[in-house]
Amino acid sequence: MKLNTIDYLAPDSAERFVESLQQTGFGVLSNHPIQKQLVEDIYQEWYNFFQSEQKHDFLFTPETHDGFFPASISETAKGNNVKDIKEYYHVYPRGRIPESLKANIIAYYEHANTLATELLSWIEQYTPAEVAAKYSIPLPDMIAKSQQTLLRILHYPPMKGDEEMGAIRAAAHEDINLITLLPAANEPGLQVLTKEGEWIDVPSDFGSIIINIGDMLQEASGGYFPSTSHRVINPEGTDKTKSRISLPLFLHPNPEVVLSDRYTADSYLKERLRELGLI
Ligand SMILES: O=C(O)CCC(=O)C(=O)O
Ligand SMILES: [Fe+2]
Repeated sequence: MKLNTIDYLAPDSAERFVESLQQTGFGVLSNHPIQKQLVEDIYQEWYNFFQSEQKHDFLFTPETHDGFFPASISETAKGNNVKDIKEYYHVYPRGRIPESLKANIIAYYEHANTLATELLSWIEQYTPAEVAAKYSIPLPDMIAKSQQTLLRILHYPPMKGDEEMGAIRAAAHEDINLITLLPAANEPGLQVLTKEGEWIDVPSDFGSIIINIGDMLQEASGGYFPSTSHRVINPEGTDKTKSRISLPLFLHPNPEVVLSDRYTADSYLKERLRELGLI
């Protein structure tokens, strides 16, 4: 299996994109409307932020989950016992954002939300009728004006050689939310697990955008769209000295949205956060 990049502007892009999501849990788009320059500026200015001491003034709070998460408390993927090699910052529009970084990151948050809404309408349009009948409301409406959508700026530091045995930049996991939008990072490393049980590279040409299905859409579609395992592997050779920055936007439905007979978005999220020991 191979992941093909789909041209957003091609006449059949919506259909091919949804087919890729259904087959692999992932879809990669080129020629999409998000400006490369904005993403590049964000990578540069947040790299500088992670290099500065200022980040410690924005330490996350367990109540609101916005702010800076240092490597020492960084995530351990579900079912793993070694921490990932990463630090990150959680942006919610209502949350704390360093003043000088606000304009670009909020502009990105808004543009990426707009694109996500369009892509959810593509997904809705190409969902078979018997599956779409399970959606409690149209998919784009699930995220409309949602305060739950989270933008994470990740910094994977250069490898120092003293990392914990078995630790990688991001251990295999699935995303909890509806869908995730992720501009190709400034360095490779993202891999997805195929149905055949093989790890393959996600195309990482700078300027393309990667979309993946999260557990909530898998739940809402009765398993039609798979929430696929993915991971970020450690760099080798000269790339070891390089930082990697990435920018996933986790689209979360409004809390009261019904996902299935078993869950609302809120009850689903709480169950998962409890499993991870985060609440
Ligand atoms: O850094 C990446 O490319 C992916 C990050 C990721 O999968 C996550 O934070 O959930
Ligand atoms: Fe992920």
